[in-house]
Amino acid sequence: MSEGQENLRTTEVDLGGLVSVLATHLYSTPLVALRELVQNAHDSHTRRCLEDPQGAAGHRPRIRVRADAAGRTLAIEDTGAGLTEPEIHAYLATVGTGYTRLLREVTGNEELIGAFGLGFLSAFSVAEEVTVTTTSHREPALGHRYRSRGGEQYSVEPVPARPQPGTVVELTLKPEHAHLADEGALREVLARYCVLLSIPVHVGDDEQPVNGIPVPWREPIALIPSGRQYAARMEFAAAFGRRFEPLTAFPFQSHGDGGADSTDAIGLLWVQDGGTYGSSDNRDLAVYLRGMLLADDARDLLPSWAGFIGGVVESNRLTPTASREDLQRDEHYRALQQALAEAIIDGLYETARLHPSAWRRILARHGQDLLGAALCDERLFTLLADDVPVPTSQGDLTAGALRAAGQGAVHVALGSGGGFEEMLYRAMQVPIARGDRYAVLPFLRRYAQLRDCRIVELGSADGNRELFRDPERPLPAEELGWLAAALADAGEQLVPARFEPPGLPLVLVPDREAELKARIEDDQADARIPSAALRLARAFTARTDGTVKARLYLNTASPAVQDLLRAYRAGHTGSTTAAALLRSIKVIMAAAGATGSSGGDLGAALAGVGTAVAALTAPPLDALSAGFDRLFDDGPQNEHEGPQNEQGEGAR
Ligand SMILES: Nc1ncnc2c1ncn2[C@@H]1O[C@H](COP(=O)(O)OP(=O)(O)OP(=O)(O)O)[C@@H](O)[C@H]1O
Repeated sequence: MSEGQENLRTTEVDLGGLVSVLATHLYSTPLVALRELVQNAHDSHTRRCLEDPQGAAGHRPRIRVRADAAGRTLAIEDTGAGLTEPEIHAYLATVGTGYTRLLREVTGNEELIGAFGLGFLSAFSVAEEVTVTTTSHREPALGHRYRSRGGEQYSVEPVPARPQPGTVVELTLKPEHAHLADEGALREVLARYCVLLSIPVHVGDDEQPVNGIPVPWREPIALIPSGRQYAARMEFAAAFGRRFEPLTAFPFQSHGDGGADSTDAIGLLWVQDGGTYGSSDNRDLAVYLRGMLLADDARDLLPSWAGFIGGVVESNRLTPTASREDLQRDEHYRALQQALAEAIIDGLYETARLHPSAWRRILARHGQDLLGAALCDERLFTLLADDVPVPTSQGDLTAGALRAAGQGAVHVALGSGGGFEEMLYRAMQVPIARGDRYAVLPFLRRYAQLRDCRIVELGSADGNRELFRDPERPLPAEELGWLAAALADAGEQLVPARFEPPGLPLVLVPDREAELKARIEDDQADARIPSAALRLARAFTARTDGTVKARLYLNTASPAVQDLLRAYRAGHTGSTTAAALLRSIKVIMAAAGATGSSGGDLGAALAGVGTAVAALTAPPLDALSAGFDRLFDDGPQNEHEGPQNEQGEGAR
């Protein structure tokens, strides 16, 4: 005996406390009790097949769940192995020990579900009293009734044998769980819990079991005609999904390390139509272990970009928590995550190739999400680059169509639309992609890079250069300085340029990169943008310093601007008034919404028009005043005639 062992004491167990904690706190929902009892019934059938194959062959296995709302009772009845009296004491009434695990260890049978010897306790979380009436296949002439309130103490008494071996577990529900005694609700819950169980589960007197739909991956593939395989998958997805219609469904199988002969996980994945969605993350994955629902919402197993995917997976490699409502995050979990992402991409490829009409519906329904998904995975990008619709000023177009209509360049507006630059392109019939929409800009940048095509980003300095050509002759720095001081407000950069129409003397174009930067950088709460795409967007906006809020393009081809410069060079006193008038026009146009908002004050600008008109119309009328009437005359037909001819027009 080693030193100190004589001091060893046995840990005391407060059985009452333990039972109460396990029964009340182990599970997150009272429905789990139902699952545990159905699972026990199922295991009991498997046990019977193993121990009494002949007897089992002589009857149809069946589990029936009945509810009596008036009596507040629920009963789960099976035609399985039943229990002898010693088994009731040793297994049913011993916390932490069950026969099922022993049986699995001895026989290696993987259909047996029970493992912990705890599940039965969950009955006490919903029931005031539990009775178990059972007849073992080993002693078909005997019957026993176990009865307990609370699980801490129980009694067993002899009763007449059941007509055939099996067990019925009856629960007298606590008042707060009375709603469980509703057969309609039971059908719905059990359809999900039991969909993969091989033994039919019936509710009430129903002839049809709740788990009657064929499970596509369980059917021997050779027996399903190839034309039916896709239909069988779609039927399963439609029955399981409930909330939506599946657009396509594809099989899932992961071989793990064992190579093609072993299967770690198997199931079905599908694309949901999403017509009734309130959010874009509708990942919906149910995970089953040995046929029993383990995790109803295992969305974290799906990639974050796959908000439109639903599925069912069964795996014997995952390890459940003791409550069997969640999975241990171990290496099998991570391997499954990886395998699922690959399977979704494979499935989308398969859909594009084999089911073109489904593929078109997926693109139309999930275009925005797919744009973002394409950015998260190279293979997805390759699949989607030419097919996925991009929102544009002319409706949804593929990047290829956008490029063709833009004479080899894709045009994208960085702002929220309606800006001056966009207006001009619309006049030229060039579609503009909506760069403010989720993932559009990074997607088109990637597209342009990989497909070697030009991208014109309207609102950026580079993009604007396409619209606003350089002036014929650069303006002297001194004149530029005067113009900037006279026309530009804070945050605006004056840019001399030539653009259409010449009747427009100047236009203010907000810097969309600065706008985008502001939006992306404080858009923490936008849960719609998957983090990978947001990181990309932020990496881009970090390059923009954001100090230039807008560019003020001054049209050197405009007669009004030419007259202004001529007057300034001649030292004409009217040039300051004329410049003030142009500045007012700029602010008013910006406020009217065509060009976004200016840093200028609208009230002061409106007053400025009056001041300028008063100054220009005050006698003597000089040559310049006539020139300014043209400011309001837009249109290329307004030929520039030179100051010497303008005296007469000024009197108009
Ligand atoms: N309907 C039933 N028919 C026959 N035996 C049953 C039935 N329900 C329970 N048992 C017996 O009681 C034991 C304990 O059941 P319990 O649900 O507590 O644990 P388990 O099913 O073995 O494991 P787990 O906690 O993982 O569910 C089972 O192993 C089984 O031997």
